[in-house]
Amino acid sequence: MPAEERPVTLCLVQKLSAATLSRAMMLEAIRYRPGSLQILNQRLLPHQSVHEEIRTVQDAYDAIRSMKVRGASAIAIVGCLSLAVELQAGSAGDDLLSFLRESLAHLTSARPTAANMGRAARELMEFTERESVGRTTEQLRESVIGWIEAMLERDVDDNQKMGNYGAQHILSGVPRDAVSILTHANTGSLATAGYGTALGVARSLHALGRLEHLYCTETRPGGEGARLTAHEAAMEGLPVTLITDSAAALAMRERAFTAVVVGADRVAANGDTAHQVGTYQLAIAAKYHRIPFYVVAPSTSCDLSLGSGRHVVIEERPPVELTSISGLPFAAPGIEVWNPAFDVTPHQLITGGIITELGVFLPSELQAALTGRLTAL
Ligand SMILES: CSC[C@H]1O[C@H](OP(=O)(O)O)[C@H](O)[C@@H]1O
Repeated sequence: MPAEERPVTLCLVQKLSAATLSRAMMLEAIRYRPGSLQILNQRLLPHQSVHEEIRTVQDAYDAIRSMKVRGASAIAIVGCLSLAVELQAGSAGDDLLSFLRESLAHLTSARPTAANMGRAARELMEFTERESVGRTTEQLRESVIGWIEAMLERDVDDNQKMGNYGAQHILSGVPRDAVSILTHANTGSLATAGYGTALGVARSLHALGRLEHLYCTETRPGGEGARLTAHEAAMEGLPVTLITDSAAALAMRERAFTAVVVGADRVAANGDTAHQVGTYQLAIAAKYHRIPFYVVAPSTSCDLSLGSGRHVVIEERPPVELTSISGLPFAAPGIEVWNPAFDVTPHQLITGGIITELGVFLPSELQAALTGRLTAL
């Protein structure tokens, strides 16, 4: 049943078992308690699990820039938590507004494509300016830390809602069967505060006993699929198969996918979506094979100030990330390289819908949904 004929319904959000949720939290990208922040160095996964201390804003910037921590949601959360750690250590000084403004600008500059860090920076500054009226520096410091810490819980809550909305929407098209889905890049617990976005939909399908199979692309050049998604899924016992990026169109023809489900780094007002490079060609192949294509995006990844994806800044990563694998030279020495980390999928190719924490919407409904003018049925 094509997406445009399927009712966009508010699905029953079913509480996942504690066991399922605790398994999903097994790979914690972020370990935080007041005064202490550690990140899982994702450049070393899956063969080494090493947590590293983040004591300053600069530590966070360096970890984000080098992709030790990555994922639109995780970048914003780690960036903001590094502010909390500095505030708790008393190293921020008494001019909190200046400290926050300069630190947030620096953190936002680490990687330009994902929306979450820039959005969190704007919202945190607006909050702080409001809160600064009539409060002592100590009171303001505590308010700011509370706002930042709330990001962790909100992200996991949003991800669980999206997982369930997405699972129910996909199942609404195949009421009796289990489903097979294809995903790209890493959108799991390693890219968020926990549970994940697109991978969260796979988790919810699995928790409902309705995930026949998950296929993940290797996602060159960084291998986020092969190194991270395959690792997360295998650790939790999801039925998962790794394929090369190049085999994706063939797999769509041979493996009868129910849906292609991917994450998002920045979603424009018309639904155009920036995501890991390779997503655009998956959407083209899905359209050809008439497989519903879903984007999973919390409102924190949406940027309504952009009318379309035409103006999304696409980050280009260092050539060495393409010409070497695990530090070993792979390509012809000295070869010219173009290494965009993201591409933009036009909203016309997002045929299944955009799965948000508010429900599942067609791209044309997104702006109304995010501004409260439309609620899922
Ligand atoms: C909720 S993660 C969204 C998105 O972020 C990742 O990008 P990167 O690994 O380069 O930080 C990837 O595109 C995920 O799908």
